[in-house]
Amino acid sequence: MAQFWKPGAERPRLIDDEEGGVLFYASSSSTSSGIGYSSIEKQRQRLPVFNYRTAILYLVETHSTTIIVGETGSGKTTQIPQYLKEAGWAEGGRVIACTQPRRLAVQAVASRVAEEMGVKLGDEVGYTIRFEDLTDQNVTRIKFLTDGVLLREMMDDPLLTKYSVIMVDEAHERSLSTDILLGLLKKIQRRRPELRLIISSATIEAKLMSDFFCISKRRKGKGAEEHGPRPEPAILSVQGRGFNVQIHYLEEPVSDYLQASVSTVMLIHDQEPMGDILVFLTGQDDIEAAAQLLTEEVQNQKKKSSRLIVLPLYSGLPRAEQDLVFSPTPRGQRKVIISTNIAETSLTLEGIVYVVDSGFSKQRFYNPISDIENLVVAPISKASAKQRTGRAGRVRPGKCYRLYTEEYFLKEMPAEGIPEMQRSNLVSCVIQLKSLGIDNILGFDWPASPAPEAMVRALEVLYALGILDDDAKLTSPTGFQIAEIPLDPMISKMILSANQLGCSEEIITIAGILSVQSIWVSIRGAQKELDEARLRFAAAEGDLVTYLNVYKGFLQSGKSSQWCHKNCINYQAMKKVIEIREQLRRISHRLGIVLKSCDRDTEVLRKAITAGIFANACRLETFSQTGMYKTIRTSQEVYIHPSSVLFRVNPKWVVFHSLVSTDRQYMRNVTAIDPSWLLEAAPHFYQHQTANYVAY
Ligand SMILES: Nc1ncnc2c1ncn2[C@@H]1O[C@H](COP(=O)(O)OP(=O)(O)OP(=O)(O)O)[C@@H](O)[C@H]1O
Repeated sequence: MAQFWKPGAERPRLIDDEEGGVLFYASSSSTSSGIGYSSIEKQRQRLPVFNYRTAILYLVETHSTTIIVGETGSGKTTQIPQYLKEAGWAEGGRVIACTQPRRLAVQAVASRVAEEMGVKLGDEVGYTIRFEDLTDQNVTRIKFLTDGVLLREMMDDPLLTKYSVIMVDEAHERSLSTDILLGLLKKIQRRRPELRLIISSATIEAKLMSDFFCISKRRKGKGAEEHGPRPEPAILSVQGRGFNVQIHYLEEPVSDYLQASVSTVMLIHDQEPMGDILVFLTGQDDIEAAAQLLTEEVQNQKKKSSRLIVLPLYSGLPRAEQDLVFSPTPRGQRKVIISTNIAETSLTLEGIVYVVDSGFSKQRFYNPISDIENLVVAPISKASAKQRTGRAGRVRPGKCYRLYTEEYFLKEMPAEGIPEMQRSNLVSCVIQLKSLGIDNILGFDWPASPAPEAMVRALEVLYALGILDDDAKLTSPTGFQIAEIPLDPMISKMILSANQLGCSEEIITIAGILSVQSIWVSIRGAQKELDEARLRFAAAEGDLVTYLNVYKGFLQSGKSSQWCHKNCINYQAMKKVIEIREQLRRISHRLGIVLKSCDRDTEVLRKAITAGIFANACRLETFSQTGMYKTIRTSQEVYIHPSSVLFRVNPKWVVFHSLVSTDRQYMRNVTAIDPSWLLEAAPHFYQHQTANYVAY
């Protein structure tokens, strides 16, 4: 039965005499629960999926594909790979794979399964995520990995021959990589009928998946039909749930979900028994603002409540900081984890009793006509809401506070999100398929077809980048090298051009910084300090060159957190940049790129930048007094973002790295360029468009 409450409701008087205040947690500790083996065994047997063990093994034995739908927390991810191993699917050197859309989930479930099996992580149970491989090819029998990593493995082993069973978990997310993977696995199954697939989720449309994987008997061939597994997928619904989660809805909609989230956390903290809180917001900015507001709220209280430990969680956060969310909560304290949807699926965070769901997430939307991709804050789907709720009730009963009305949930919220394939720029997807030798991309069997315009745009850009040739095949060596670098192909192209221009040291730093969300700290009410800090590092050439000044300052300070604090720089982000830069250095070395510095020759640097992001070139409309630019390719109106060091400077020609859309389309990470560099970088692309402009 749903409950209703008002987040702004008056709070009761606080009678807690413990020392109050918001504490930002700083120490890392073990993620182990310290539970003994027999106790874990009992826990395993209590999970709903345990009653289906025999049925699951029978279906996997007899069907090429099994679709398993079961409540969140019922045991799909952690138990099924173990059942398969126990039944012999990992014998003879074979491996059982389980994919996840997110890195954090891969690490967390792998470590839980290793603990349940009583083995060391990296031995019998291991994981692989981008840039990190904790497996031993002679010993690992259950391997957790992101779907993106499994796609990359296909480059070396197109039929994924070492795997006996591949479980695509959380398939409802329909990420770009999941959809590509599903299409390719279907192809592989025709060549390897012995391969078994399991598609699992709490919220998947089983019928849709079943139709997709239904291989006709005629196509499968007669022999296989008699002896092999059945071609039509089996669907299994696992009944039963873990612990009860009471759902609360708002009585009235709220306009400020951030403020409502903070009020709700305070309400829980004041009124509810101990237990940690998990809040879903949309991104780093929101999360940092909420953490700040929570700090102020607690400090403003006349009587102080027990301590609140505030932990942010988003993908740009360094690993050590992310790991803190798994640490046990000290006695008498309460943890509040403020997260993006990185924590939405698969994770079990032991102390979580309360979930606060803002109802929003950041989603990518690409318009192939304007060729503009935006990350926008958009309402989530029912499937997401269910997953968020499912982060509670895993080890004890819980409560979920949805910051929207029940009527909205029932009548307006869409059942599923739009697959990422249908709302993304497809440049990376095309390059991935091409590198796997799939040439007829338009004819590829997708679970959801991408827009043809988006596909054409992607082919056009890849051709202009020199990644595809006239026959739309990967060029050698450029195309093949770029396929090896796990970054946006435009940034990878920047790195290759920098190699030729002699500025790869600087460009891999820039690539690292562009891989994190923002290196600046934006604190409400401290805009002036931030603007002044930016000015201290500002380079007339633009934001990307400015970043090099920041990076240099950070190194000179001895990577000091105080230095970051003084200069409004996000220390966590800078640590992540160092991590990514180191990984890029290793990949460059593998590709035969000898890192070289241009000693800050900014013209050379900007030429390398232009060689990567030339497709995002714009020209200032000089008649306009408002700083309006138009993109060269599609004549879209765009403006320099106020956070850019080129805001109000308005150079005549610029390239940008990304756009954000609010009241207008704003360019972020902007670099001033000379238009003749566009012709040098992509002659076919710009021959016509820039010819007239270059003349003046
Ligand atoms: N790290 C952990 N610590 C304690 N218990 C855990 C942990 N990981 C899993 N569990 C227990 O195992 C149960 C099953 O988790 P599992 O991830 O396998 O479920 P699931 O069905 O895959 O859930 P979801 O659909 O949310 O991914 C949890 O509900 C919880 O009780």
